[in-house]
Amino acid sequence: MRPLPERSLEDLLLAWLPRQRWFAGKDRPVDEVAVASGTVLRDGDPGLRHLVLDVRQGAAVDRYQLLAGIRRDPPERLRQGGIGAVPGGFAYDAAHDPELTGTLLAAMAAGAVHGPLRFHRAEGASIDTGLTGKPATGEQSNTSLVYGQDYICKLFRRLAPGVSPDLEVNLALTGRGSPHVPPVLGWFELDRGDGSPPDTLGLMSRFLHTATDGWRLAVTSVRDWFAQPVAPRSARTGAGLDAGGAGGDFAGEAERLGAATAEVHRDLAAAFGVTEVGGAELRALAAGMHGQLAEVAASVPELKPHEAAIGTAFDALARLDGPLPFQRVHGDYHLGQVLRSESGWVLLDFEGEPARTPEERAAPGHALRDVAGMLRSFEYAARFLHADEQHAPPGTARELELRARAWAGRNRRAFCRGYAAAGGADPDAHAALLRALELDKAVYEIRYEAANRPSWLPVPLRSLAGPDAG
Ligand SMILES: Nc1ncnc2c1ncn2[C@@H]1O[C@H](COP(=O)(O)OP(=O)(O)O)[C@@H](O)[C@H]1O
Ligand SMILES: O=P(O)(O)O[C@H]1O[C@H](CO)[C@@H](O[C@H]2O[C@H](CO)[C@@H](O)[C@H](O)[C@H]2O)[C@H](O)[C@H]1O
Repeated sequence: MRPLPERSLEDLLLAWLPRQRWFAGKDRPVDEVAVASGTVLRDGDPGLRHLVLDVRQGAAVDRYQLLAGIRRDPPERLRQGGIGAVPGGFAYDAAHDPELTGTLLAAMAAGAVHGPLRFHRAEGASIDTGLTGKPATGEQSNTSLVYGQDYICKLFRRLAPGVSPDLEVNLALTGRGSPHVPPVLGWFELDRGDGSPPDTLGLMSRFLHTATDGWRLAVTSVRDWFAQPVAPRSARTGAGLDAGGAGGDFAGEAERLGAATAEVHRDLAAAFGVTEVGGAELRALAAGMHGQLAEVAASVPELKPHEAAIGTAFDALARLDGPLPFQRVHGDYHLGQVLRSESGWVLLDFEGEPARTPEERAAPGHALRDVAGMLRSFEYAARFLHADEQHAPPGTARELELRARAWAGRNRRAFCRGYAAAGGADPDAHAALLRALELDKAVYEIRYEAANRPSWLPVPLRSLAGPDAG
């Protein structure tokens, strides 16, 4: 094969970055890529460079992390999708090179320092450095390397300044012996050398290789429910529809998930503290919700018909007086963020909503915000099969909606029961707050789907419409 002409790495990255699943700025052209920090983690062939990239798109500059492997003659597997020929060889994403991913393990085990990079092993953790890591499959905003059946190391791709809430919360919960997070084993970070807190680059936890995520379990139950025959009158009117009759009932799991959520909230309150808020803060919260609603309704016309009813729910929140306890919460809680392991439910990914600023992500909120997130997720699971008309189960739109409501209602009640029984705030006693939080999440989801997965937009929209909507 003829050698490729060598180009600067920055030039090659201009074209390569937008093709990566984890690149968050695909909707705008990349104007410039500059290496903000480059560290040699391994010399020789293959070589490994750790890169922090400043990526300019118009006026905005975002930071990304890349581990670049460099080989003189890479196998075809690494050349495919690789970055290109650079001085010294061919550059590619080292996450795909098992010969290089072990370097991170060794560095964390040793607590190594390489230039501005600081590697840490969690207190009491032992790390087997003989394992090699492969990227996890599946949709992700970051890249996770799975090491055998033992460890999973998340490489944060778009970097936020400072300590990641995911690391901060997981360390606090691991430290309290919580059974509801995978124990943290190590992490690494960039020290900018200016006295500011280090920027988190990676987080390694125990890999729960036999666990299944909540979305998959819930959707299996929804499929069973839609496959189950029901009396024609119940199908038409909704009267007597009992989603508990389905073989794969999820309500027991939903109740246990509610209890696990309350236990995590209790530990988060103990670790990070609780602030009492009053009417002024609740009015400010409601004003923020109104702001997001106006923005999203202006860009997604399908939201318009629901705008007034949603606004009324936010007004009801603004009329509450408090005091109400605000605390650290998960912030982006849904069925895809929980795993059912053999010992119970485990929560993942405490980074908060990707669109929020780092300050917003760590800001205290009412614990029912997470409850609202999970209740929305039940609404999603109940409807995502039939939002896609081509693959919808049989039945009229009204019948499908009535069935979706029966499934979501049963699991919502079970989750709330489990949450309150384990000491969480009783969702029934905070109806106005919970309704506002749920609708705020629905508005966020409508924006998220319109921007990221337009074919999913009908899912959150359908849950806002009644069974008689077209
Ligand atoms: N400790 C773990 N054990 C097993 N699987 C995990 C673990 N941590 C993450 N995963 C899997 O990786 C996926 C992505 O993890 P997550 O932390 O949510 O990354 P991202 O922030 O990129 O979305 C999860 O949905 C889950 O399926
Ligand atoms: O990437 P993250 O997991 O941090 O979260 C973002 O993407 C989620 C979708 O992957 C999105 O969640 C929405 O879709 C889920 C089904 O795929 C559903 O269970 C959630 O309830 C719904 O909000 C999440 O909102 C977004 O922040």
